[in-house]
Amino acid sequence: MNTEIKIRHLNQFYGQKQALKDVDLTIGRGMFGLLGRNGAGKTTLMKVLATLLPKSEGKISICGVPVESAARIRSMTGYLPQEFSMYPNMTVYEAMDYLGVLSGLSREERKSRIPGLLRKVNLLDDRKKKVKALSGGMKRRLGIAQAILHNPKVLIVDEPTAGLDPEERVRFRNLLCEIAEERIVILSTHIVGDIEATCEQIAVLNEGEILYHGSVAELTAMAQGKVYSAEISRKELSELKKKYIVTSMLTLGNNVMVRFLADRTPFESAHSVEAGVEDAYMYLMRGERGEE
Ligand SMILES: Nc1ncnc2c1ncn2[C@@H]1O[C@H](COP(=O)(O)OP(=O)(O)OP(=O)(O)O)[C@@H](O)[C@H]1O
Repeated sequence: MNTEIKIRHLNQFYGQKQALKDVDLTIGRGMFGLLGRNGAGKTTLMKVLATLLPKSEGKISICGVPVESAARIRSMTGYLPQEFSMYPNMTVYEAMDYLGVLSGLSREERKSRIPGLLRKVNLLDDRKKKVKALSGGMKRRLGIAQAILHNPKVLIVDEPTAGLDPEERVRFRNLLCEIAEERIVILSTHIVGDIEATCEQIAVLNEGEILYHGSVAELTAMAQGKVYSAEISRKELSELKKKYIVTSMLTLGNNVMVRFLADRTPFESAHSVEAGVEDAYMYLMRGERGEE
């Protein structure tokens, strides 16, 4: 069976503004991370895939179906938007049931699917709670349940962990991983940590262009030998920041332990350290900004 999204030469415009530039991507089964700053074009790409925005130029097919066949694509895709809200005065179960009616599921199908889905997203015990009484994390999980109610082959999730506490973030990521075992899950985020733990394949979008497409490991390898660590005084920090990109720092009394990017050994007390995904992402973006 063809479980693949193919995007070829996609250009997307909002009037004069070009939000996506010649995007080429092939996305297979499993978790796919779409990473980029705010405004990079992630939401635009997801909306085009979910048929919420008509494609301007290029070719897209999802599991062999052209994106122009909107009804067929919608029956195969689930979408959880960045700002998700639904029926605040209904209970969790009622909201799911109502959405099931809207998706054309029969009473029997709804009865057999909804309890299992609520269990999957850990909301079965909360099924009688009003939607408006749920926490942010619970609402996101309900959002996932509604997005996979019609058992889509593709799940598209936009910025899922914004505003979630660390425990909910991990729980949410694990849930997506589970769902990705049998589907394509596309996860868009500007938080590197969200994709690091979960996504095998990623793409980095910058100003509408694909800057990188490949595995997390390959991205990390690009920054090996370019990451240094040093303990410096707070005074020295501002000078260092002028010359190098600091990827993280830790305050140690009057001193600071900094991690930063440099093409060669910058000064004697700095030592080379193993690159992480965050460093590699900053390294990639640095190239784009044309900085030293
Ligand atoms: N309706 C619109 N009209 C005009 N320009 C738009 C519209 N929607 C988005 N844009 C512009 O298109 C570009 C890409 O926006 P998009 O929302 O896809 O980015 P994003 O990566 O999802 O960012 P964010 O994480 O902030 O949502 C931005 O420059 C944005 O200002």
